[in-house]
Amino acid sequence: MIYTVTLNPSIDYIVEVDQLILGGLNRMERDLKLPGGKGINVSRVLNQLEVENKALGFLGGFTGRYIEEWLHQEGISSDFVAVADDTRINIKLKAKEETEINGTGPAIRAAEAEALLHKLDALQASDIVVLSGSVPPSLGADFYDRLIAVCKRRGAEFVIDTTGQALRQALVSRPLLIKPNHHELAELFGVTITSRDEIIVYGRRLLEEGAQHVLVSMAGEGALFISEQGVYHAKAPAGIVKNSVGAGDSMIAGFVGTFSLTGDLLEAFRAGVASGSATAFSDDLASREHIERLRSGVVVSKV
Ligand SMILES: Nc1ncnc2c1ncn2[C@@H]1O[C@H](COP(=O)(O)OP(=O)(O)O)[C@@H](O)[C@H]1O
Ligand SMILES: O=P(O)(O)OC[C@H]1O[C@](O)(COP(=O)(O)O)[C@@H](O)[C@@H]1O
Repeated sequence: MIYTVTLNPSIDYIVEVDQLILGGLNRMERDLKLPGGKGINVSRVLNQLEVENKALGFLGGFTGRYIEEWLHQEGISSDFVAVADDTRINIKLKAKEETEINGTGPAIRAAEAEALLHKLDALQASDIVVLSGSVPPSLGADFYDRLIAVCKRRGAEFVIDTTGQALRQALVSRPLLIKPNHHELAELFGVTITSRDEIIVYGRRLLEEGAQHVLVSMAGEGALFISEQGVYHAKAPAGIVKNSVGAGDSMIAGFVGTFSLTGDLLEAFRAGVASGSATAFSDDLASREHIERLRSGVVVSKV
């Protein structure tokens, strides 16, 4: 079974304006409220791929109810801890350029945090736990360490998709997969990356620090898969980008879902790229049909 953990879910409020006038009145051309937060996105795409999974995390207030209701209607199994404060709303502003404004997240009380840790006590060695996204500040910077400790104690594999020190610290615990995009990779090492060779150098360092597999996504340029077995590249399929929010999460869902079903790393890589691109070419997250349509066209080549 795959569990996704979203410590900081969101309603993604996607707003389109023709031309943004800063300091003036803007009228929306179109708007859309989607359930968001990285683990929730992973669960929604796993559900499209018909891979059994359960979404965990914290949800609160009217925004939390909106997300819970949406997941219920999509038939996604979930077991969120109810928190007193409201789940955040993240703004995704689409004008000529895409601008994102993400909230810091609700206050999580100590008892609520303990309740989530407690839910993971039921993990089994065959499970994979996907830990995704930012940590609400009130939880403390070491909360992922505490979740990882439970995964290790139960013998379950974990995937972690977060940034900075929280990601760095997790590497010694041997995550099954990490998926920084190329900007996040550069940020991790405090460098500027200008070539594919440099991505490979820094990706390999993450293997040395403990990651079992490293996927570096590069938006429209596709992705690199770096592991002990070698380095592979896949070009992104061609298409018209509609909304790339959630492309990275979809890539993780495609990879982990396919790996859990087949144990084949390169098939998983191919499905990851197809899922990320299918989401980038959609208003909402990718559908199963769209992923399937793109999957056969993704060519994986050894670097
Ligand atoms: N503009 C795009 N065109 C085609 N595919 C894309 C595009 N943006 C994202 N993707 C697909 O989604 C994957 C993840 O996207 P990326 O933007 O790198 O991740 P993140 O959302 O984590 O920043 C890419 O590797 C690619 O397969
Ligand atoms: O927890 P964070 O880092 O603030 O990210 C949350 C945001 O990331 C998303 O999950 C999208 O992530 P990706 O585009 O990286 O896949 C949004 O749904 C959400 O608003």
